[in-house]
Amino acid sequence: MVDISSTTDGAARPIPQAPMLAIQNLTKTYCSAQEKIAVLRGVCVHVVAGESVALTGESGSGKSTLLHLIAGLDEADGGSIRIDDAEVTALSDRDRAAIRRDRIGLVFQQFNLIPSLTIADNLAFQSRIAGRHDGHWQNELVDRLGLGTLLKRYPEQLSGGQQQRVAIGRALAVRPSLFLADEPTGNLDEATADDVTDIALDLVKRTGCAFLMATHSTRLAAKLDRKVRLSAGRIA
Ligand SMILES: Nc1ncnc2c1ncn2[C@@H]1O[C@H](COP(=O)(O)OP(=O)(O)OP(=O)(O)O)[C@@H](O)[C@H]1O
Repeated sequence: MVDISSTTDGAARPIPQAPMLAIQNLTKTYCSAQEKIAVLRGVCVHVVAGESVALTGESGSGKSTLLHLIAGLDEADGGSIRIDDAEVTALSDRDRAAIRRDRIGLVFQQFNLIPSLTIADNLAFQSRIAGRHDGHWQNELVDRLGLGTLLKRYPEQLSGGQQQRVAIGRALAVRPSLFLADEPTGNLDEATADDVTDIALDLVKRTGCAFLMATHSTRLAAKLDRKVRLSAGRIA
């Protein structure tokens, strides 16, 4: 995505935008006693603020591995991951956790809601811990995600699609710079998956965050601004 400004002769001139997420030459090998699996062999990806990018690739190509590294849930062997002005690969575990809490919204295929908390408290969970809770913004999310009548319920009392909308609300309540989703609609039927993805994309545009979503679905990938494909450890 680029900004357009006009030049002195009046012609539109694109100004390159600094990426919100910049990944350079990222490598990751899993080692066990039996084998070494070189999953990422020099991955480069850039995503700018407000842009939505679908991360595709065959099963086992390393999509989840890449998202885990970006989120700081695991450490890369080499290369660099920059989120806005933070060089994630150079940070301690503690500082990576702080970036994850304050700047990253995360959604997985399993909704990972907290069973003992109401939907209202699940929605506010990350934003409260991050000290970034904003009641007006949470109310907007509740409206847009259609969760108004469900706030006093517990996760087990919700359908899969409803739970995933809560997970998206929780991730966006913190107003993240970066929204990462790993097959977020993999457990949902087609119509619900379309609906949840459309709402997520609308909210991404409104927050201006960078959005990277791993998916096997070409139909869902086509809704995003751009596709990148992992193959043989690199972006093909
Ligand atoms: N903790 C781990 N230890 C060892 N190998 C792992 C580990 N996690 C993943 N792998 C291996 O790394 C490779 C990439 O796995 P990953 O889950 O990242 O792929 P994926 O593209 O997300 O797959 P899918 O589309 O099936 O979810 C696979 O060969 C997997 O077996």
